[in-house]
Amino acid sequence: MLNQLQILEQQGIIRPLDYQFAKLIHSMNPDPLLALAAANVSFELGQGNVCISLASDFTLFGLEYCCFEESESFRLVDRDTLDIPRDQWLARLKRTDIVGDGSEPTPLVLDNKRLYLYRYWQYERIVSSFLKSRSVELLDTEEARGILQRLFQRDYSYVIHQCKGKSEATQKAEIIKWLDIESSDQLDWKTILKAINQSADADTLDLLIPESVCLNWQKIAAALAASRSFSVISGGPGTGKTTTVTRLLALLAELGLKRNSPPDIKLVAPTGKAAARLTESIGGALAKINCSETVRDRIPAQAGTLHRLLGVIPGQAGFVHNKNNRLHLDILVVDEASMIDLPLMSHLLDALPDHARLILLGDRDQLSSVEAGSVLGDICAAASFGYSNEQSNLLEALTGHTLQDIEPAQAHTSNIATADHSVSDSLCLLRKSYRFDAHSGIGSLAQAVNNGDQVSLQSVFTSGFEDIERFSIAQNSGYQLLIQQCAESYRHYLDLIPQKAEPQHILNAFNEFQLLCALREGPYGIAGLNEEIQNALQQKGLIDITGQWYEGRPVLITRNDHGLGLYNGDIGITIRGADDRLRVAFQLPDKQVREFLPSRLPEHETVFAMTIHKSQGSEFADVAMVLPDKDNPIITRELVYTGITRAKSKLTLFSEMEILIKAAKSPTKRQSGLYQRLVQ
Ligand SMILES: Nc1ncnc2c1ncn2[C@@H]1O[C@H](COP(=O)(O)OP(=O)(O)OP(=O)(O)O)[C@@H](O)[C@H]1O
Repeated sequence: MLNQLQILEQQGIIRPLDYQFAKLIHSMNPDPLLALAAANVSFELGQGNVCISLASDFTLFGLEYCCFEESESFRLVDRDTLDIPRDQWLARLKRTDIVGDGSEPTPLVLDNKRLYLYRYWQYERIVSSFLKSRSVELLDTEEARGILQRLFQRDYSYVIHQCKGKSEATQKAEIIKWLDIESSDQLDWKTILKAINQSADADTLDLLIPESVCLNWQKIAAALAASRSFSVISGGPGTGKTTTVTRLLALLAELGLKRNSPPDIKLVAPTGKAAARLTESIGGALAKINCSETVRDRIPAQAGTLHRLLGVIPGQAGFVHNKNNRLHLDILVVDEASMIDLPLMSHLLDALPDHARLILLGDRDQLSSVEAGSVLGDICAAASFGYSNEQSNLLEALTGHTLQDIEPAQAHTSNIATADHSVSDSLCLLRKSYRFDAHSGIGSLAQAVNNGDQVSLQSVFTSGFEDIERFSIAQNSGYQLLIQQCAESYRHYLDLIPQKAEPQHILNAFNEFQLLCALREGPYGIAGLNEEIQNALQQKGLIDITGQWYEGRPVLITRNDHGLGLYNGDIGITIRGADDRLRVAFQLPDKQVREFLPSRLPEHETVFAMTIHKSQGSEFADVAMVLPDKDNPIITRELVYTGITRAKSKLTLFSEMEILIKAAKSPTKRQSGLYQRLVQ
């Protein structure tokens, strides 16, 4: 068996790590199935899967057994050796001392027909038992309801704006949509439309449209998070997650101040870039809320990175803060939670003090974390169970909205009959984007991709939306157009360099546009496109490539350097300092610009083109996204959705329609037992 695995390793089908692990297991027990199972679990971990499920037809190194015989990749191996019948795996694995049930450390753990590495089984257990053990927080309902009422006073300016110049029927539809009106028959529409068109004040409109006929999901999310020590607010871009959490923090700070125990609040995100964005949007949201200065002062103006909060120990997997040295905080808000992998989530939960509240924000439809697990997705899948009666009653008491008749979110495919509500009672999904309105192609395209809806995908590009465009890439002309468009889009930041503009302005200008790619290698990947764009810019005289480093070279940091304060995902631009030496300017989360000598930078790469994976946690006004001309298993629904939703105002897609449709119909499912643990 080891020989066969070695061939697979030499062919690049499995990683050296997978082979070495199999070898280690083989040295402990020579049963060939164990080496095979160990290599497969390790291989799957590299693919982001926390475990392998032995319950049904499982794959071997990513290949269905049925395709095994024909597979070209397995040509050189003795397929009979690898082909241990799957119905034998469970029973044979159970009989060995290498596979345990988790009660004591063994290299592999078999739990509910899922095979894990011991460490990952532990991570999953830590996360699930933490989330299930978190419970209801005691609130003075009347007091909290009053504060929520003030904090979530309706802002009609958005609705009034959306109604401008529209027909009465459309105006009515807009008002119903934006105010989440559930019982429209009870309203006097003639008077309402008149008041909206006269931009009547909030008090008048509040009387005409009482809260009892509406469902304000942002208010419900805040009430829910106030009532639980663990909560998740999930939604796509611009659905108001930050707005909601800022008001929630104001509520909690106000309640704490009244009891002379103002909470210690911390805000974090997985990357420096995401932390900087959170800092910016919390700042914007804070300026708009209706609370006292004392309350406002309790809400941090600055977000940090998760790694910095936990305290990285150089060269070690653990953190300064752990279960023996807990964090000092009362409330922790974690943004972009979809980027957090299972091990990191487990470390974070271990380090949280028992009394602390944890609030996760994120978009469940985005790509999962780079490393194993899909923690946010697994948690949010529990939303299909809806709220328990107790939770609905509490939310009704806190918000004045009626929730009893609400349909639970889209049914999950699981057939679990009796659900545990401890997690579903902690979730709130925000669905309406206040950034992309009905006239937004970006929003419509993102939705079509998310729904895997071929008809909408085909019509969205011909519906007259001005903010989206698609070009075919298969022809050379499409490829050349892509290069030329990118070169022109980068012109505006490069033009600032000879003008000796402030580094901050140059960085801001660069951030206006980004080319995103699905792949790393090849002509459609970042490797090929970085080179092509560089050449085009050189030809236009916008850059002067004299060596590896040249003025205007944009670089992306790909490894954290806690000492320098530079993090994976940070973007810097090379500029010439007053002393004529080249330096790379970065904007740090505190908004300061710092310059570094190129030789001091941690791992980095040129970033005229960026992978969609790396763009997570960032947004750009204008995005060009390129998908390869041929099908590739890497192109999934989540990948394309994540790329589309990085664009705020303009998206140009370079892709064949078939590839886009295929991607939209290929959602990723990562193997993990977390969802099952959470709902049973
Ligand atoms: N209920 C609302 N009425 C009107 N405007 C709103 C409402 N909620 C949010 N907005 C506005 O929509 C924009 C996006 O809100 P916010 O930043 O809170 O969303 P988000 O979900 O955190 O976005 P992202 O995922 O991009 O960080 C902001 O300009 C905000 O002021």
